Amino acid sequence: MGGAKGGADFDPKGKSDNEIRKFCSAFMRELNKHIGPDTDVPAGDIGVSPREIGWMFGAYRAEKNRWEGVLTGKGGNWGGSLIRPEATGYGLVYYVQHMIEYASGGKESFKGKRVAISGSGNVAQYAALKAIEYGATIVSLSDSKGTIVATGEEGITPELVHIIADMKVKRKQLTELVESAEYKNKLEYVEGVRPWAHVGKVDVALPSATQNEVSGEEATKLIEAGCKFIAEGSNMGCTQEAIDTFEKARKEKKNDSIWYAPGKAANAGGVAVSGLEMAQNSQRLSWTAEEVDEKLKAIMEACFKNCLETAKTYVPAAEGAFPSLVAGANIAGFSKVAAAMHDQGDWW
Ligand SMILES: NC(=O)C1=CN([C@@H]2O[C@H](COP(=O)(O)OP(=O)(O)OC[C@H]3O[C@@H](n4cnc5c(N)ncnc54)[C@H](OP(=O)(O)O)[C@@H]3O)[C@@H](O)[C@H]2O)C=CC1
Ligand SMILES: O=C(O)CCC(=O)C(=O)O
Repeated sequence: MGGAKGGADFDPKGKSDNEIRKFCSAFMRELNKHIGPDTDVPAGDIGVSPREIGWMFGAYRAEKNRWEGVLTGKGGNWGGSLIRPEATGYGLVYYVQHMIEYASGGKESFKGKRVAISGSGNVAQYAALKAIEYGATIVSLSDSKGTIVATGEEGITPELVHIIADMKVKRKQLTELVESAEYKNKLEYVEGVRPWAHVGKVDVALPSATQNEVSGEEATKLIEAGCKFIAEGSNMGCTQEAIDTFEKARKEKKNDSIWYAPGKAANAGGVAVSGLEMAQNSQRLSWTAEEVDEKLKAIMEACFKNCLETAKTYVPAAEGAFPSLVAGANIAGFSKVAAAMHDQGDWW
């Protein structure tokens, strides 16, 4: 929150817990000079789970000798919000649900859809669980070493997602899973690849691992596989070539094409619930999981409608084509910042 984004080139893989803890403390001993609840408020991201947030929060408190909501994704016992761990993945599914409803005139939902997901960390896990709850079949997950593709009709089950979540806390790779007697016949493992060209027929794709994880070639493969919705859980998940491919299809094939949603809108549920965590911290209150989830749903609906209506206003689509959600998101974001700058006298 606050607009800054940063990170570290420290690779936690292969490090002991104590080495990671010491790194987090050292990092915060310097970072604390530059952040604050009304300045920039960092949160977890790739490789940074609630455990690391705890170690950094402890170091911040030791430096400043006061409690303040300076990091989000905090633990529930010391200022965190319920539903923050789930928020990005859940929010992504809520956003796509609106895309599906709009595209089908309210006739369709996630129910019965085949969904390919990349990644197996925080965003991917909760996107998978919410999509399953909504009636979808999850056909893939992946990690930095390769992809698992479900071979049976049932797809990847909630039980399996929970097993993977436990494995990822211990920084294990998906290869270990497919070597197990229980899963080796239920999953195909494809080493060194992302899911997109390996999942067969698919309706929805949710890149949720890392940046540049869908190439132009993979975008074409997804379209050939019948994919109708692609939304980024990851930040900048699609390369520019992939986005160009999706946007070209949207313009040419109209309502029969794939529809692309950029991460800046589709994965905004995470930062939105970080905002709700800050609101609770300021009020010294804790909302229930249901309250936070309802607010998250409302935020994602407003986010979708904002992208849609802004696109309709500024870049009307051809007759029968979906509005461009990427143009809508960019213009809506730009207009808000520009209007605030204007009101505050930054330009005239
Ligand atoms: N967490 C959040 O609230 C938010 C996250 N995001 C974005 O979502 C994406 C995922 O974040 P999150 O789930 O939190 O991160 P995690 O660290 O929990 O999970 C990351 C996943 O991506 C895989 N991965 C990491 N690097 C690569 C790579 N170079 N190639 C292929 N796979 C890779 C990891 O595999 P392995 O296990 O092998 O390391 C892991 O499965 C990121 O782009 C992040 O910026 C966006 C908004 C909010
Ligand atoms: O929760 C936040 O403030 C940021 C979440 C995040 O990593 C992101 O939106 O990219």
